[in-house]
Order: sequence, then C-alpha cells, then structure tokens
Amino acid sequence: MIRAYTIASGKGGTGKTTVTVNLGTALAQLGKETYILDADVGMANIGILLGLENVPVTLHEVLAGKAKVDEAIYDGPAGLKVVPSGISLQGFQDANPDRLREVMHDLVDRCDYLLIDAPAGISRDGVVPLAIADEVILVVNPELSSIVDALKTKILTELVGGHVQYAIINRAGKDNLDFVEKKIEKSLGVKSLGSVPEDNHVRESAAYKTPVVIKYPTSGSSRAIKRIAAEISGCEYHDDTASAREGFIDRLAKAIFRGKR
Ligand SMILES: Nc1ncnc2c1ncn2[C@@H]1O[C@H](COP(=O)(O)OP(=O)(O)OP(=O)(O)O)[C@@H](O)[C@H]1O
Repeated sequence: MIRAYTIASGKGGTGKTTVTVNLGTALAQLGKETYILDADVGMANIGILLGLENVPVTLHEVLAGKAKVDEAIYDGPAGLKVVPSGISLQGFQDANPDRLREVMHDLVDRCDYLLIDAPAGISRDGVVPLAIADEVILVVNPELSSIVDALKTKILTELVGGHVQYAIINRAGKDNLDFVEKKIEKSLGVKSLGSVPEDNHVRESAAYKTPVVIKYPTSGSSRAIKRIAAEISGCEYHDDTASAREGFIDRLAKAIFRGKR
C-alpha cells in the first residue's frame, strides 16, 4: 500500500499547501491516521494555515539535528497530525534536507498516510522530497505554463529515482472540465485524481486558519477534495451536499404530510 505521497508542482502558488492541508484533513475525517509534513523548509506555510506558526519545535530543528521528530508533531483538525516547518531564515539555513529521508521513515511507520508538502523549484531541498516518497502527486493549474512546469517536475522526479502517480488539477474553471482533465492527463502522462474548482472559500477559510473541508464542508473545493481523499483511500465518497438536500426534502415532506397521516 502506498502511504507516503509528496505533493509537488513546478512553480509556486499552484495550491500544493492548500491540497496537502485539506487532503490530509479529509483523509483524517475518513478515519485514516494521517500526518502532513511541511518540507517547504524555506517558505513554510502549513503552520501559518493551521495556526501553528509559533510552536517551539519544528521540522527545522529536527533537520538541524537539534530535536527528535516526536517533539515536532502537533495536533491538527479532525485528528490530523502536523509536522510544521519554522518561518525563520536561520532555521532554514541550519536545516539539512538530507535528514528528510530518516524523518519520513520514522513517520511513515506510524500512519496510514503521510503527505509531504514539497517546495517549488529545483533546489536541493526541493528535489529530496521528490526522491524519497512512495509516489508524487503533481498539483497543476489549467494553464499552459503550469502544465509545462509540472512536466519538468515529472522528468526531474524520474531522474532522481522517484515516480509520479497522479495529478490534481487545482483552480479549475467551470467550463469543459472533462476535456481539460483529459488534455492534462495526456500531456503529463499521469492519471488525474480530479479537479478542484477555483473557490473563494479556500481563501476565506485560510483567514480563519481552518481547512476549507472543515470550515465550508459543502463548498465546491471541499467536495472535490473529499472525493479525491475517498479515491486515494478506497473509501466510499459521501456527498454532504446531497445529504443536506435530502435532509431538507425530508423535513419539508414531513411538514407537508404531517397533518394528513
Ligand atoms: N482552489 C482554489 N481556489 C481559490 N484559491 C485557491 C485555490 N487553491 C489555492 N488557492 C489560493 O492560492 C494561493 C496559493 O495557494 P498555496 O499556498 O496552497 O500554493 P502553493 O503551491 O503551496 O504555493 P507555494 O509554492 O508558494 O508554497 C493561496 O492564496 C490559496 O488560498
């Protein structure tokens, strides 16, 4: 079973951190023991998105050999476990990315899924996460430049001995979804796990330091991410919107027919 996924892209800003945090939370909501690890040691964001930016020990100290990984694990939403990176430049300078493999092995033994948020680009700290995970998931926006960058990342991953299994199309528009997905699958030569729509709820939930799958569970982005979590884990997807609608219809039917029984 595949357990350690690196979430990568070509350029920054495609939504890797958003996907890591929300897919991790969605897997945890499905009852899977899930850890997320912020391997973007230079531009760490997971801690900021989850309100863990001021914690005393982070992946920085672990990669610098100053702390054990157990000291850098924090509780996130829905039972998710989080290993954030620090935001100081000194911490980044002291961190040795070569220690990441050890950290990954240590974590992967205790969970069902480990999601590693990789840095963008092809620096040393960017390449290590591509090589060490069981599989890489590319987060790609439906734009030519993003697809080309994702393709470069796929080639780089293979060069360093890693493997790209899936793509997730993030910030998708409303039109021609299937066509765009097929085109991207063909260009990258990998299966798409699905499209996450452009959705203002993503930014709004970030302002509350809460994953969108928790803050706005019936939003388009949440439903897409939960569907992807179900696909990865082999669980059945349960559409909250459908059940909310059913609930409403049930209540309406009861209100209408109550007097007629
Ligand atoms: N589906 C979406 N709809 C709307 N906004 C989104 C969506 N996904 C991500 N965003 C927004 O896009 C911005 C970049 O997202 P994110 O930080 O997850 O990207 P990243 O690839 O991790 O970036 P970096 O490489 O700089 O770390 C954030 O402001 C985020 O809220």
